[in-house]
Amino acid sequence: MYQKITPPTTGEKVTFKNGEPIVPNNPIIPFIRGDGTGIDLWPATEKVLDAAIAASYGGQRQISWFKVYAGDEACELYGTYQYLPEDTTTAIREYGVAIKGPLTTPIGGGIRSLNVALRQIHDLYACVRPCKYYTGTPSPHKTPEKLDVIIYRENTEDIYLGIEWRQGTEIAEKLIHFLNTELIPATPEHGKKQIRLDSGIGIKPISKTGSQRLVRRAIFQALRLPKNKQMVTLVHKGNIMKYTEGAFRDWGYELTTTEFRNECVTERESWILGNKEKNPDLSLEDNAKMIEPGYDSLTPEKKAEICQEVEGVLNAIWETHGEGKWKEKIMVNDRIADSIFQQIQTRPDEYSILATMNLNGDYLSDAAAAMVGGLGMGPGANIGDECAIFEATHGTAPKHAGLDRVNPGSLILSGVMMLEYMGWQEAADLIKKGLSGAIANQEVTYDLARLMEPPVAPLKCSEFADAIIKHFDD
Ligand SMILES: NC(=O)C1=CN([C@@H]2O[C@H](COP(=O)(O)OP(=O)(O)OC[C@H]3O[C@@H](n4cnc5c(N)ncnc54)[C@H](OP(=O)(O)O)[C@@H]3O)[C@@H](O)[C@H]2O)C=CC1
Ligand SMILES: O=C(O)CCC(=O)C(=O)O
Ligand SMILES: [Mg+2]
Repeated sequence: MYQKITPPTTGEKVTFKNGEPIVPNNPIIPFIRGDGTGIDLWPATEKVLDAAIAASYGGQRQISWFKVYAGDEACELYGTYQYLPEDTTTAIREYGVAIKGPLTTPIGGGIRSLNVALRQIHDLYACVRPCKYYTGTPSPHKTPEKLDVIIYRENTEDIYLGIEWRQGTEIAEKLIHFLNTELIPATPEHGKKQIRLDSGIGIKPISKTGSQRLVRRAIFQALRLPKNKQMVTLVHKGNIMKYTEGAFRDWGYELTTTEFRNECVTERESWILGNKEKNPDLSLEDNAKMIEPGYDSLTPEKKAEICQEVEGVLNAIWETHGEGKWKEKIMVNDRIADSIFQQIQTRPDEYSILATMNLNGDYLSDAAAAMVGGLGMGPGANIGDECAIFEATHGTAPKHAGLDRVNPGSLILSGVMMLEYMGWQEAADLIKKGLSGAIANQEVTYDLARLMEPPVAPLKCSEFADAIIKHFDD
């Protein structure tokens, strides 16, 4: 079955039922070491995960690690340009749950991202990146403890589908000509717009299917959170990209008000209900004026539309959501992407789950991680219905590679997410305890050490792993 790898002789496969993993006590878990700092991060992570599992289950549970290859290491074993061998994708498909270090992607040419390829090949449509503060972690932000968000990023489409054409190629020129002469003139709203002939072209597909399955997962996650965190914010740039990013928002709301009608309320619905609760005699039009700034200067048609919206909401959900019942539901709202970058800094505690498209989520997850201590503390998971791959938010950080200095917290916490996904909560909790203990004791790697006041001497990557294990016993 495999060309150059051999699965461990002991252990069993993780299987899936209705999108949930069924995990044996001795699962075989494929891992990719990763390029760059992967060489430092992986051994530290494996050591901490194994120690926590041993301490929590006394031999009743253990992972049989299965080394598989991608990136530079794969080329060394499989030959030139064999960045993602079939052995690797077969093993991940076969064993269901995997973990990986970062992989390099060249800029402006060369191979397409292996990280993105793995997500697309295995249809891992939800990239889940929690950004949560661990007490004592130094942060550039004044109140980092107020940020506790989980980014749910669509992981398979958007510009990451990689359908683009380089400037000057025959197809790019043909496409521009076709757009300029046929499609743009045939679309009145585009007027006399033209694409410059020396442009590169990229395609940004955002589907209803991809958007709704991501938002569905985000809402299911919200249902598992404490009441005060049951919020989902749809992040988009729909004012500018109306039919891709704007559609993402609309499809999110459509799902909210159909599949999750009983569990959710939208922010706009909550205003309509709240206005009527404060003033039961409020007319439909006065309610419409209160939810729509600038109502008075709208066209009669638009005014009628908003009045209809108010009436529709009251007719549809006053019984089930009115008289304050909506306050017990999951709040679904939306924010424009640029605004959410400032909102998480100025009003961090007002957000919980941020559901995003691929590119926005990529940007936002690095920014949010920075607020709670940096990329060294940013874990992540790529989740599908029959497979999951856990990996940190950051990349290969090449300038630090092989120096045993980067923070393995990000990959270790990705391992914690994996343990939680597997239902091994005791081991996950033990690692979080050890990590918190090490940070509180100022035993940290360079990235956190330099932010501490006064700065402390940094531990090596491997020493930080040992410190986490030591603090299991706190
Ligand atoms: N999923 C993946 O595998 C990803 C891969 N990549 C790829 O990684 C490569 C390098 O990308 P680059 O733009 O440098 O971004 P990186 O995320 O690799 O690194 C940027 C900076 O973040 C900080 N950092 C990253 N990881 C850690 C860590 N574990 N501990 C402490 N600090 C850390 C370092 O900052 P400082 O030096 O200031 O301390 C580092 O220089 C590219 O090829 C990119 O495509 C990028 C993102 C994700
Ligand atoms: O694949 C890459 O090189 C970058 C991916 C990335 O930045 C991410 O997934 O956050
Ligand atoms: Mg990124």
